[in-house]
Amino acid sequence: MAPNATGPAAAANDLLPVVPLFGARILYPGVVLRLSLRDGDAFARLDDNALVACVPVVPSPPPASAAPASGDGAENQDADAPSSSKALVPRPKGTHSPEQGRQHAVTSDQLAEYGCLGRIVKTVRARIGPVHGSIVLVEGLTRVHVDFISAHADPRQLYASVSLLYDSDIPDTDTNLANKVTAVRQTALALVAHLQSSLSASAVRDLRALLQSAPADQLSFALVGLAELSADDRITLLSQDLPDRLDLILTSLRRRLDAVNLAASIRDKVGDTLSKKQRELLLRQQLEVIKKELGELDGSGGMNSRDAGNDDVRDLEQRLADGKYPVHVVQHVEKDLKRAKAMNPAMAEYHTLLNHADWMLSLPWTTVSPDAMDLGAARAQLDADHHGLEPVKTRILEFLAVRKLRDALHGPILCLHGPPGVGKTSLGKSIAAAMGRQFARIALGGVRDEAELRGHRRTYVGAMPGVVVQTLKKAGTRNPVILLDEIDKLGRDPMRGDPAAALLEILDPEQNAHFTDHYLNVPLDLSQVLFVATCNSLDTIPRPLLDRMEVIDLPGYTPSEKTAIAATLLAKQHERHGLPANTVRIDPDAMQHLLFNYTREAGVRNLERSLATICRAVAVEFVGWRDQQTVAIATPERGESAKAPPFTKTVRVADLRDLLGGPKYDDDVYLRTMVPGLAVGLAYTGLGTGSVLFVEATQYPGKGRLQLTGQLGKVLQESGHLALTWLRTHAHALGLVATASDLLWADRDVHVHLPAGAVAKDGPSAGVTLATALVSLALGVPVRRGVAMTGELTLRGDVLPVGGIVEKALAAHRMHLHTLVLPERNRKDADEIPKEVRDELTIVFCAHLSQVLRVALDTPPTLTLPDVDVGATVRYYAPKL
Ligand SMILES: Nc1ncnc2c1ncn2[C@@H]1O[C@H](COP(=O)(O)OP(=O)(O)OP(=O)(O)O)[C@@H](O)[C@H]1O
Repeated sequence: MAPNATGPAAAANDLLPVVPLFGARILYPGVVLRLSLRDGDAFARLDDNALVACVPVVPSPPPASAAPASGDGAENQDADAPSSSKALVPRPKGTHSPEQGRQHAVTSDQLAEYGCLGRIVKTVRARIGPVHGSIVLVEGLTRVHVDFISAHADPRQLYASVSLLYDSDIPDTDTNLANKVTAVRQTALALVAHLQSSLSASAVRDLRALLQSAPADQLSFALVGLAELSADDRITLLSQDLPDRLDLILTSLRRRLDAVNLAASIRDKVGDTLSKKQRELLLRQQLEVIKKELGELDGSGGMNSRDAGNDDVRDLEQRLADGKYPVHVVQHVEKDLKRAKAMNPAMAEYHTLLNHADWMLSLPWTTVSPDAMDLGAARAQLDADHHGLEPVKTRILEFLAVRKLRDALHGPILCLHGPPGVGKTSLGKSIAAAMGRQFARIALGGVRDEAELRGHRRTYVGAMPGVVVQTLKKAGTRNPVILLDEIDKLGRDPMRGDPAAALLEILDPEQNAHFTDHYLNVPLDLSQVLFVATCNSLDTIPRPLLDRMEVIDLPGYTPSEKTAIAATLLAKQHERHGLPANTVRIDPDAMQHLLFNYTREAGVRNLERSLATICRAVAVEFVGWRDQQTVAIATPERGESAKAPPFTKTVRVADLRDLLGGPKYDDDVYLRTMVPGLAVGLAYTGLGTGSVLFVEATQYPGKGRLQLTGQLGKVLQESGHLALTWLRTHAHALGLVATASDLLWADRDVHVHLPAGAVAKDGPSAGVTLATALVSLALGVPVRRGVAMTGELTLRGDVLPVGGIVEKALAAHRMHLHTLVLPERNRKDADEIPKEVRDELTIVFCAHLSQVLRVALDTPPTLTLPDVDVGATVRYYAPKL
């Protein structure tokens, strides 16, 4: 076909990049088209304002087998094509669907002869389906004839030499042409009037305005959607001059108008007999047309973005077809996609629907990892990962054994309870490895909103599934081991639902087979998931939640356990720092020094950090040594042996200061307990660790008042008052006042302080320590060095049991204290203290404060209390005293 004869034809000076356009997405003058280009597509990166030739790809001929024996087959098309458009790049075998065209090079003979000169208005980086790419807006400038196409080094990129085609102004004398323009406008207006019941008022207004204002030469282009032009006609339109274009669009508009009239008359006739489904179909078809039209007319390329959007829908449909999903999931996704298809992609809800479908298809509905239930291998795995922890490992193996016997067992949920760094998280990982399952972790610390666990309803802006669903997606199987980390730090906000309630459902085997995430809104089976929780403290876990779990205590490690673990950790650090095995050795004295003066902790986290610091420092020395070796080997005349012994570094006590800085802890417990009025207590912190607590008491002239400082909670303050009351009550028996009616410190004030002042403290277990400090002050007798105590005190001087005995004993042992005063009723708990620690401590059980004083004070008071037989009731666990 010759270039347009009615307008001036001008050849563009330069070769223009060709943007091939597939299907119905065609650029016309006056229209803005939105293109989705994936990274890797030809021209994925086009500069703003660049000129391009947008040329439609001619729909593929039928496959060879279906083609006529002779005539217009693919070969003949090639033969008929102008010589300039011969394939200059190899043509891939087979036919081209739009999708294929994306991935393979488009050949010049697949391109139409006419296209449109486009200018890049804007390029925005975006996600195109699953990959990165760009959204490019191209503005159509004028029609072009493609004169010549040449290939580029990249076979996917074609360049074209084009002639620009302009329409001449309609001369006043050409009434025929003016009449055609009027006829097109009127027919289109009539069509809009017929369709207006299914259009919004603003859409009708916009359409009418456009019909009145669109210039004659762009009118037909603006109406391709309304006229429902076929794919071939849309391409033909680019090659036609103005009168032919007007004829083509007028014919199509009239055909559509007739169809709409016919549909209306059928509808009238059939009336109410139309079934609901038919009505829906009809409405959807109408909606489709209207939206196509709107997309094209609003200039944002809505129609084309719809095509781009359809790609996403197609991707999801493909995933749905390829994957294995339960019926209810398939139904849900199909519903989502059906609704999305009927929508303009510019609508927010469109993306909501696709996101939802994407989430549904990403979850492991049917993928399970087979359980490797070899108990021997499980034991080996646990032993390889963790030194010691015998009771914990035994419990885990029992758990696995029962699970092996009863596959569908709704077993208890294990809760690993202990201070930081004792290996709770890594035990969770070992359990997963031992069972051959995937491992995933949910950090519950600070989760205050139920929706964080259960997701937001889809109606919320930016709604997402909850962490449970997200974690399951990450795990990729429906039976992973999920670690609910720090379950004791679960927050609570009365305004935002109770996350503990959601957790209750998640952990309840009766309910979790039908767990419903608000976002997904379909039941999700969590019954195959093995949940393992961790916590530092049991006090803050809501009771119903705690009842649902079986608590396994990890109270902390003894020095010998830590020394053994250090060997594993050191080997790990060698690997992490690229050091050959056994390069760093730690002398046993240095290890003890490291444990006592640098990392006095229940777990081994700081120990691991210190070992990492040591390895880093040694790595510097090692690199220097290795470089020297290389030089020595290269220059043997210097006399060094080519085979030097391997580099090793033994860390001794004296090296620790250089490697780690000064000690972080010292023997302050001993230094601080040399004066009367100072006692050492044992506390159990919210982190699940035992620690040493000092009580300082002093007195000065005043009015008999008691002052308590050190950020003490209400219970602790009351314990202080109680201790003073006991002392005053028994002041006469202790020989502190002359007669029973005299008040001790009537003209003095007493100040009791518990360092560290910045740390809040509370609880009743410091009662005996407070009383001991006050008695020591009143008698002027210091508390024995190395003695620590714990126990609640009653007004009568009885000592009541307290919690965290094992942790407190480990803390006392860490601080090198030798005697532990415990409540008599905690005797059973002392059996839990590791033997190694028990053997090195003297543990005294007391039922009454008078017994405590007798053990604790350097010079025990000559106390004769009528109701207590001191000698008979003081019992020693390991009587070394
Ligand atoms: N018994 C052990 N044997 C070998 N390594 C251990 C042992 N216990 C702990 N570790 C190591 O100590 C480090 C800290 O452990 P982990 O992070 O599991 O502690 P945690 O108890 O989960 O602490 P947190 O409460 O702070 O989360 C890990 O590198 C772990 O492998």
